[in-house]
Amino acid sequence: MPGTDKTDRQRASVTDQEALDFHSSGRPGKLEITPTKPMATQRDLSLAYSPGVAVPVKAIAADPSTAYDYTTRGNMVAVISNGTAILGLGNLGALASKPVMEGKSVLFKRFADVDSIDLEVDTENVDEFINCVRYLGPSFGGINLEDIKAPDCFIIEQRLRELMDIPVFHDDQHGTAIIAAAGLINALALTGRDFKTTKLVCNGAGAAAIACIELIKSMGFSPENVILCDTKGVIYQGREEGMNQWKSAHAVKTDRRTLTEAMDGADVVFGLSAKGALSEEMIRSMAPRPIIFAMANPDPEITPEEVARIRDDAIVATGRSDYPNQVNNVLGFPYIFRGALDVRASTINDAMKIAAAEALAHLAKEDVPDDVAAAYQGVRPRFGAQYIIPVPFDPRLISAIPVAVAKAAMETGVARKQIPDLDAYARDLRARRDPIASTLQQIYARVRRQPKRVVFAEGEEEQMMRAAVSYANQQLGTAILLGREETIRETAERAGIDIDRAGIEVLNARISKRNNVYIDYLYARLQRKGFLFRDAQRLIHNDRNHFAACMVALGDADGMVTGLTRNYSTALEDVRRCIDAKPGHRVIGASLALCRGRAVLVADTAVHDMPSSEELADIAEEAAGLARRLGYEPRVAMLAYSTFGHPSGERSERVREAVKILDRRRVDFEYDGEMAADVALNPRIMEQYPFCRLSGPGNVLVMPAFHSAAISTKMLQELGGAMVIGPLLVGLDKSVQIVSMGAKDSDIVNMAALAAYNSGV
Ligand SMILES: NC(=O)C1=CN([C@@H]2O[C@H](COP(=O)(O)OP(=O)(O)OC[C@H]3O[C@@H](n4cnc5c(N)ncnc54)[C@H](OP(=O)(O)O)[C@@H]3O)[C@@H](O)[C@H]2O)C=CC1
Ligand SMILES: CC(=O)C(=O)O
Ligand SMILES: [Mg+2]
Repeated sequence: MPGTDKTDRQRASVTDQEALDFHSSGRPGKLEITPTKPMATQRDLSLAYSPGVAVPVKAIAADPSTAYDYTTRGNMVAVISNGTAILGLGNLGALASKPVMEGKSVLFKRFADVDSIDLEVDTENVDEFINCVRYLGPSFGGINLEDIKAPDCFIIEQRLRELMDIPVFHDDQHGTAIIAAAGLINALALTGRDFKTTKLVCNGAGAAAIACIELIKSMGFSPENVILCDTKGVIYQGREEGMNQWKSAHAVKTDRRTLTEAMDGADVVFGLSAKGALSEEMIRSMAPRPIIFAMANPDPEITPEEVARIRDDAIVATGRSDYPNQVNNVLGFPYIFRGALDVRASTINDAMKIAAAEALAHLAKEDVPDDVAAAYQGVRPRFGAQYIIPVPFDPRLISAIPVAVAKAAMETGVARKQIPDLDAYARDLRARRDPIASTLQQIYARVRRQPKRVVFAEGEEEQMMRAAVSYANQQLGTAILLGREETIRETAERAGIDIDRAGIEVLNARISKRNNVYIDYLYARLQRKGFLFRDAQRLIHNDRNHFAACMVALGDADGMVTGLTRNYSTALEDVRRCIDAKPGHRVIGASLALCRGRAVLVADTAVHDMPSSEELADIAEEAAGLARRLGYEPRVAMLAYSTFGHPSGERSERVREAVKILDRRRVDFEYDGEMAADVALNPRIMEQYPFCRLSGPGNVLVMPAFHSAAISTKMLQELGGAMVIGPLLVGLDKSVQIVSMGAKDSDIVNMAALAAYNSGV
């Protein structure tokens, strides 16, 4: 791929091919539109379309504010670009910007439940662009302008703000400025500096840079202490080359002419320019305890590793998620628009921006509670040089920032709707938290922190190799590909997979030095189960599941993933010959279904065919334990076709008995049943049973039997569009995960990450 050098590839957490596959797999792109109303009957059609639709039409014509009640407008933001400054990649045109704009739209939805659509406008003419956008006003509750080059973006945003009565917000300007200001507030506090006397150099004088320095000046920075640089060097008073009115407004009186000269003795540097623009020499010349925000995307002006080579007293932030301190506008735009939309704000003003920056800065200083620690790999980050700003997956952002923004909007008179009870608003916001984002993110993040050796038992398979590469690339640990080295290399070469990279080991079971140890171990376990020594030898020499499971059993690997070429129960049988249940535990399978903003664990989806009451109680305990490990507080619903005794029947009786067993065991999680699935999942239906002990909808669903578990998860997947991960094996003494036959590489890497996540737990 053009522009990708070796250093990029070594650092990249994803390969170019993975990025292309991610975008092209299934339905191309990252978005689809789903109706919110049924459209199944003649009546639905009459209501949604003609004649029923005429009624809201007339209502809106009579009172335009009712558009917020009858249409998507109140929760809909357009992400609009012409592709003239795509990230730090430059002017690559409107069409090429679409992946970024789709990405921003997805982030709106994932992080703040704001519906969003991307619009790419194919013109570099400022007037044409403005006209195109201004007439789209009725469609949206807000306009997020993105990746439009300076100085055009200043003119476009200013004119659209005047012309439109909804928030128009150029994310690269204000989103970036808000996040950078939040990080700076904290970095200054940590280094004992104040706004007035700190000396800052900003490299880049485009959209993001100008907005950042305007915001920090409005927060107290002295103009004479801020030096702006662009491709021509320092922007000094009197300079003529490459100037415009926005740069001129920040020109300073100085003899310094180059970035190198400007950086000498600086306290802070903001990089909002391009990859590699800051040199080690420049960083070396900065003041003690320098603050370095290298924010260019996807590659920063200087990397944290490069800084660390020459200084150990710096606070470093980048725009990337794979380093500490991600200063990126993703921390802002979803939540700022959430707050603005909820009060139907006519604009996003300075007070709202400063409120967002302060809320963000404040959050990093707060203690990290239990349910939030999960987003930080299970560790509690302490406010300090490595943690000046929350991570994008911090679940507190959704309640903290919109509340601050909405409050500021109301106080400054730009809100067209009042929120009288901000505490209740914060509670509602918390309920919008997207579990998909947090669950998988949390798993990956923790494994990255404590990387593990995972053996990919079917190492000769192409999907396994791809998954192994992805595992290693994402810095989850070492992926061990088990198989004949020659075959692995041939397949890899044919498929264009580069396995000669750090983090990948190839292991040939036939010639491994550990074979005899594994054979003795296996024979000791199986000799009284009808196996001869010869059988143990054959299993270790010829069967990769047995070999891999012994590696895990004897500590040569932390976890194992298999199942691609063998059915689930056979693979499980292979594994169980080598690994027992954890003492006091029962092995079960649980599937994690992520659907429409909700996450539920369904169990047992793998092991017990027709569980007894005792087994159902065990399944509930194992599944509740898994839920906790995944960061949820379990509310276990013991499902049946009946609810609390009606209608009665033998299967329901078993479930009812299981609930009594859990009562006797005095387990430390919420559970109740038996109940039907709609009672468990729908709070309004649950209300009909006021004695029900669940404090909210069930998030762990224990199924009465394997068939109902398997059928319901598959239906969820096929009809409900759920993402189903698993079945995850729970309760084994060592960490093994079995994928379904023919699984995709992305499924395999999720399971490998889960195997790593569960190891040693
Ligand atoms: N972390 C974050 O959240 C965000 C990061 N960014 C990053 O900031 C950068 C700029 O984006 P944006 O402001 O939208 O783009 P613009 O096109 O509006 O501005 C780019 C600016 O960078 C300057 N520049 C480019 N290369 C160099 C260099 N080697 N040395 C000095 N100056 C340079 C240009 O100088 P000149 O004026 O002379 O052409 C111009 O002033 C991008 O890398 C982008 O990814 C942007 C938004 C958010
Ligand atoms: C993050 C972002 O918006 C950018 O780099 O352009
Ligand atoms: Mg951008």
